[in-house]
Amino acid sequence: MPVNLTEYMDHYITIIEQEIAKQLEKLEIPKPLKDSMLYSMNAGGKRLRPILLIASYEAFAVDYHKVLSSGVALEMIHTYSLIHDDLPAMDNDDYRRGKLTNHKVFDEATAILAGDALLTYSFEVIVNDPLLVDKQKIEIIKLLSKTSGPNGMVAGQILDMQAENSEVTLQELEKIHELKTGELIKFAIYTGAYLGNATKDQLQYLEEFAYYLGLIFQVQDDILDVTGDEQKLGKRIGSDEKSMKSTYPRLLGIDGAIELKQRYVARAKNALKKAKVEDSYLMDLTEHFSKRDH
Ligand SMILES: CC(C)=CCC/C(C)=C/COP(=O)(O)OP(=O)(O)O
Ligand SMILES: C=C(C)CCOP(=O)(O)OP(=O)(O)O
Repeated sequence: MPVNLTEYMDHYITIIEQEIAKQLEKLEIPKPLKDSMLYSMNAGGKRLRPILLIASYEAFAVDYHKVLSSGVALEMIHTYSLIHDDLPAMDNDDYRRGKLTNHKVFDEATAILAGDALLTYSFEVIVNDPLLVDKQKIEIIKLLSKTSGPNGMVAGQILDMQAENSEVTLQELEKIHELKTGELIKFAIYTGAYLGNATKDQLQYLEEFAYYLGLIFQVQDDILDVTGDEQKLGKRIGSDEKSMKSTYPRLLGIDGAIELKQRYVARAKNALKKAKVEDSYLMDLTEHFSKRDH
């Protein structure tokens, strides 16, 4: 059994990637679509969201098999969002995870369709999971569509686009990030705890935890876009500045952004204590999210 966070993450990355391969390999679909889906799913993502989902489940229960389909579905939706985010109509990026972006390798139409396919297939993966009962499937699908759709990530993306070239307040920035990044993190935390049979009170505190963890993740992303190492990040730095994006460093300066991140970390840890899961890997993952260098 893994003993520290690095071993824990490595252990589950292998398991998650095996399940991703299993789910995608069985698709009998036109080759360019399958190749394009496989390309981005295997392009070296850190798998943080499924790891978070498993850690949330393991704060309450044992045997990760029950949350594997939700973790893989979540990674598929996250990957679709990045394929579309990189398109010329959005961020127009050439590199992601150290590799050419999907539309640079395939064509734009195929990249759009690969994103669409990953989004919709994610729901099929949950529906087909024999370890879940119908009630659980409905609850998971309800939350996944809410957090990734027009009340969640998609809303965050359009708010983010609207905020380009304009000054936003800290409150507006937090709202953008809560939706664009935080909602999928909320799905990870909530689904793990729900399937692990957390109490109502615990779910409520974990929702608070997820809110701060989403902000920690994004403030660090913004900081890395200024101070990060392109080699490690696998994408260009300075792209937020170039596209006049609203970011924490732009609003607060680098020191201000770091200071705010520390405040979010303290609040996230406090929420874990209130949920009585401070001994879980969620605590270590909070530190990891705030200190990550890629
Ligand atoms: C519906 C869609 C397309 C959602 C995209 C959501 C998302 C989190 C994009 C990446 O954010 P980013 O642009 O801040 O990060 P990066 O620097 O990695 O592109
Ligand atoms: C939400 C944001 C900031 C996009 C990048 O997310 P990750 O940093 O988790 O991306 P991968 O590891 O999956 O490439």
